[in-house]
Amino acid sequence: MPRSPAPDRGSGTAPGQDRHAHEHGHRRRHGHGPAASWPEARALAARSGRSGQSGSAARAIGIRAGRLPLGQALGHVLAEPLVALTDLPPFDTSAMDGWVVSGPGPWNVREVAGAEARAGAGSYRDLGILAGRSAPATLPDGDAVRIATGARIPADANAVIRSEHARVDRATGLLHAEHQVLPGQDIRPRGQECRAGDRLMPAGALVTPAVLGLAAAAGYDTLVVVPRPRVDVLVLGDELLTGGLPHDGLIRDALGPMIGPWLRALGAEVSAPQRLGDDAAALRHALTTSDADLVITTGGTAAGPVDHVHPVLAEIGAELLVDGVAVRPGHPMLLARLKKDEEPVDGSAGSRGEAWNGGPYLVGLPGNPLAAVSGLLTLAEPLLRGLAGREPEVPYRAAVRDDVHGHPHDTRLVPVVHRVGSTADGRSASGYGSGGEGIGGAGTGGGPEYVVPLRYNGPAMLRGIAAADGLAVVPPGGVRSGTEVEILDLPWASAMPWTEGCFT
Ligand SMILES: Nc1nc2c(c(=O)[nH]1)N[C@H]1C(S)=C(S)[C@@H](COP(=O)(O)OP(=O)(O)OC[C@H]3O[C@@H](n4cnc5c(N)ncnc54)[C@H](O)[C@@H]3O)O[C@H]1N2
Ligand code: MOO
Repeated sequence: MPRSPAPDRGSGTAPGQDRHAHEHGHRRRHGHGPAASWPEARALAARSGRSGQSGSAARAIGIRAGRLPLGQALGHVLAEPLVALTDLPPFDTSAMDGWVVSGPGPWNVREVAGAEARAGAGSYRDLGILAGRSAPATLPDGDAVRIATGARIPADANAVIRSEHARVDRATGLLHAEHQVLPGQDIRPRGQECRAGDRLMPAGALVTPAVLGLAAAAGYDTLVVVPRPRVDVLVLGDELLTGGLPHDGLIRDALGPMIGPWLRALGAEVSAPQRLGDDAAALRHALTTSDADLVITTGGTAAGPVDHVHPVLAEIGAELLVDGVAVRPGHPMLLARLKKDEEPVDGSAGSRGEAWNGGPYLVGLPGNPLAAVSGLLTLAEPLLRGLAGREPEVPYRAAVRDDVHGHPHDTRLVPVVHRVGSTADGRSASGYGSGGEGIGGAGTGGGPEYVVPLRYNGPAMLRGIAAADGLAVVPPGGVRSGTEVEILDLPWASAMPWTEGCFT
């Protein structure tokens, strides 16, 4: 699949541009400075994360990073390369249950002293060399011994014959192979996978379940990891209910239940959402007392009478790094750096207990739920990736099945679902009608992957994104069917196994 670091900017204008977009104005939101372009905003968030990470890593090494037992390291990022502490396999090992033989056959069957088991009716059967047990030091030419998968191969042996490929002649007691025996067959030689000292994973790699398994196999009890960034979530809005049905102008808080798990899926350690209503003093208190690496607010980013985010940030002297982004939905999103704690008079470390060259970052997500998702992926995701010590995501592109309307000046993020079809534009793939409903059966065939734009993609809607597996980055002006656009993946796959319990 073609990959490009930059979103598509030159793909022409699709029919039926979003006329409503003009009503919002562009580049400049009322009351605040010029909006950053979407690529600029993401790049700035990523840079901020990486620069914050040097502080974070420094803190980590002094305070939190250190070593974690394997059982606690899932979802962290390796602070050091994973270097094999042993050869793998650590010794020549049998890949099959069968016979280990030396020299050409037929072979004399030898028994392993003490390795017999009762086989019923008072008779005993030789178990041969078992995994985890010692093996005879040598196997003389012309001899064969039973061996189990994973057992050590005696020196001088030259092959393993699977039990189903050999038979013992009862009359002579000799072992005969039923197929040609090749030297080394079904023996995993020591060091086949790695030698002690080989680099198995780079620093910056995410500790997945597979990495935990590899680390254990390679001799690790603990891993040196970058701590997960800690995030506080502040949910603003007096109109929000935490249970039951909407009533009397009140609505359910859709962001409190969504943002924490989403951030955890991105590798963060997230505190329970604090619901602050539309209370400027409560917001100020929460921002000035947070000891997280990142504070996320939802709502209150616009210029309404109870939109307190900008005024409070100004009051507490925060530095606005991004104030509005030319993206739909989500254009009022912002990124700021809060002021650091005052240095204690005695010159000792601050409340975080270490040298700290700035306060937490703040990402202000707009209150409209899909606009909040847009802010999460535009600003919080690259920032967190940097803070966690992870490599920047490699962007990828896919063709859109349908024309996608564009905003005249701003990037659009549109929920999509991936499909594989039998033609480049996917129109002949089964299971889809036109119109982008796209929640039906899967396309079949071995054709190229494409994405189907989903409906219900308005700023206040979650119905499209709930059915999506990605967000298409639609450049200003829109794109025609078949155009390749950048796709932002949704982290569901990695989110699934790492639910709250595993992360806390
Ligand atoms: N005069 C202008 N008004 C607005 C503009 C603008 O440019 N000029 N931008 C609009 C856009 S676009 C967005 S997005 C919103 C952003 O508003 P806020 O971040 O201040 O968010 P609120 O006003 O608090 O809420 C907006 C909307 O979302 C609902 N909401 C808020 N929080 C939640 C939640 N946790 N769960 C579910 N729904 C939530 C809230 O009830 C409002 O309906 O501003 C526009 N206005
Ligand atoms: O259009 Mo507003 O930017 O997010 O919903």
